[in-house]
Amino acid sequence: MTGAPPVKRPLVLVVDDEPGIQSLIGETLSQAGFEVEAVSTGQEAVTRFPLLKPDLVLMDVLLPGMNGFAACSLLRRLPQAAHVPIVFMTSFEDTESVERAYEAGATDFMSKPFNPLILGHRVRYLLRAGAALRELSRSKEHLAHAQHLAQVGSWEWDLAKRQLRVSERAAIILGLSIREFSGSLDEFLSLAPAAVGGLFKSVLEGSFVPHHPSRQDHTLTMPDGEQRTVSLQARALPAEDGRTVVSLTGTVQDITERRRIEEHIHHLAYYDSLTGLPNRLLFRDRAQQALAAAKRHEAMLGILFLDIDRFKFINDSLGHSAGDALLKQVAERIMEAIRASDSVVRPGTSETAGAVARLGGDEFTILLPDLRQPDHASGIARRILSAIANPFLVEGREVFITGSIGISLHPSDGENLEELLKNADTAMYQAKNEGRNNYQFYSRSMNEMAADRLALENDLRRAIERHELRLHYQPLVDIHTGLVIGVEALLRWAHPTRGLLPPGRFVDLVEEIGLGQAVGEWVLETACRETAPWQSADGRPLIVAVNVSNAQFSDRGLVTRLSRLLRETGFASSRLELELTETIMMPQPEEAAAVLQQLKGMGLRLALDDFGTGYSSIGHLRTLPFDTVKIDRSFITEVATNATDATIAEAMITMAHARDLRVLAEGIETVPQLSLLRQLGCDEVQGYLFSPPVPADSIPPLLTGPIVPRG
Ligand SMILES: Nc1nc2c(ncn2[C@@H]2O[C@H](COP(=O)(O)O[C@H]3[C@@H](O)[C@H](n4cnc5c(=O)[nH]c(N)nc54)O[C@@H]3COP(=O)(O)O)[C@@H](O)[C@H]2O)c(=O)[nH]1
Repeated sequence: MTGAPPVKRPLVLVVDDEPGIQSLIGETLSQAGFEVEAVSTGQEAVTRFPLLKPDLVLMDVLLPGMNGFAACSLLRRLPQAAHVPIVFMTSFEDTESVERAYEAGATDFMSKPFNPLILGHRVRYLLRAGAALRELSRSKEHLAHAQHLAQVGSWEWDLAKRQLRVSERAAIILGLSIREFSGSLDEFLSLAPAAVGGLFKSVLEGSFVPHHPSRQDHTLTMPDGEQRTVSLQARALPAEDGRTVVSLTGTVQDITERRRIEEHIHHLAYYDSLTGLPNRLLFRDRAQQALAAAKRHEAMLGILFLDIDRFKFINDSLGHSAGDALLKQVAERIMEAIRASDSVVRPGTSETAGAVARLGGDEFTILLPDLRQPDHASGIARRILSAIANPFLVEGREVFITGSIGISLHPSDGENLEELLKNADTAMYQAKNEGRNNYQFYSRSMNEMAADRLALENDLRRAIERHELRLHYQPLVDIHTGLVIGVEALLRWAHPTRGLLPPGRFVDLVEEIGLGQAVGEWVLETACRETAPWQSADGRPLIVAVNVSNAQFSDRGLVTRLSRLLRETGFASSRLELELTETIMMPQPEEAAAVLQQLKGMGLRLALDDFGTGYSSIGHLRTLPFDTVKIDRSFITEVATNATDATIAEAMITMAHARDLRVLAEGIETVPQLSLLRQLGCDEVQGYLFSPPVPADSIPPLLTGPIVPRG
């Protein structure tokens, strides 16, 4: 049978050298339900205490050897005895003995001779009080631990006693040199650092209204220079009448870490992690405030919307980490460019924070809150454009970029932020349409253009599947024989309502909406398929020149795709000429040169298009594996009437020939142009004089013999 475990009876240790007293107490307490152990000396009590672990000690004062006071002092040093009640049994009741006993750590006194009838009750009461004290001490320990973890301390100001009590943790948080404080407010103020004193005073002053807790956060500089943010809370405790305040209590919390995390979260939410500039959210917030102020003061406000030209191409060809590094530098350049502007910087300060933001990708906005005239906005736009036009050094390479900026102004271009941003964006697109690297002020007609662009964009997305794309071909003519030796494939879009659109109307859009690869492949495939049967009049295979965009060129799959195309169509690689402009070399010259070598290795022909318009043409002629150089039409238009253009054309031809390259002149429209170019030694020509670009079925008749210049 198992029963409930026997209840453990509390153990009382009796320390008395008189055997009679020992047995009297023993009997009395045993009958009252206690276990009793007795020792005769203080030394014995100290030695046996750790083993016996009594719940209470009854101690005589006069003992042989060590007296009761000394034994009590020693017992109190034992960790097990710290909270055990020690009661002195004495016939001495003089104040000195009482004081000595309490100093030694006594819990209470009992007079000798004692009344056996109440001894048991007294001991029971003292045990209960001891248990309560132990519980209180445990709670205090828990509280101190919790306060330590939460970095919270407490304080209390008793108004009647004019006493301020500051807990140990609060003293630590406040940087006081004492462990805890209990004294007058003036004393506390003299001990505490000035900043802490000031903070306390102001919190106390504002806390006298019952039921209205007050709180102040303050950053204190600690004696070692550490910055600590402290939150001081106070609450008035009212008297029973509910109105008069009897004391103020409160907490002190070290919120340095919390503040740091809050600031970090705030930064993540409101700042762009790459550039450190405000993000869209913060920009909107600041712009709304600036707009409200502009409305209040009937002032002008401007928004600049900057987009980096062809950033996608740079990002794709240089890689994203280089793209990121470039954007960081762009952000710095913009900040530098606007720093000196009083349209951006508040008078008397150098603060530009918030004026510049990165909305995402390669888009930046600049807020001009207090614009005196529109000219100031265009001045800043010019400064930004010229700042970013200087070469950037990215991962050891020089990178050249340009930007397009749209400007909208309040009140003329919009009453609210959405309108102003949309219109600045529209103006930015207009700047792109105007050839990039410029700024445009918004005008109402731009909205129509923007709507038109959007409609065109939507139609373009379906143009391939709806079979609306076409290729036209323009003959490439041998200048000496007049025979058509090749054709250039030129893209057209047979738009269902707008008619046949030239590439100038849509090729940039093709790239921008990410259709560059798909359209490029369609052009290559169609050109190979449509021109496969064509031959020149002298039986030589006819060359087919196809324009390859920069984005297409920088795509890593180009070489593989071209090999597959040639394999699948059976088209001779020696007949396919890729027309590339010098700008393919801009972001990564070494990688571009390697791709050119690969293409050359496949047997393809390479033509350098728009020659003369780039930035380092001569260098490219010397080092890259081109077969043909196409002199840009801008040098040909006046070649027969302008001696300078003729000299330039001649120099280009001489240079190209020195490298064994063939030279083709574009845009021949007149016989004098043709004659002069023949005289200058040009090899091939292309232009309206012979034929404009025409549909595929119009080409075969032109291949039968020398082409006749049009009247
Ligand atoms: N990535 C691709 N780009 C392409 C493709 N097809 C064309 N393009 C690019 O569009 C540019 C404009 O082409 P287009 O409007 O077809 O103009 C060509 C000719 O029509 C024009 N030309 C030819 N001769 C004359 C002339 O005597 N006078 C005159 N005013 N214009 C003439 O020149 C354009 C051909 O130039 P080029 O390519 O430099 O040889 C075009 O430049 C391409 O960049 C495509 O499929 N993909």
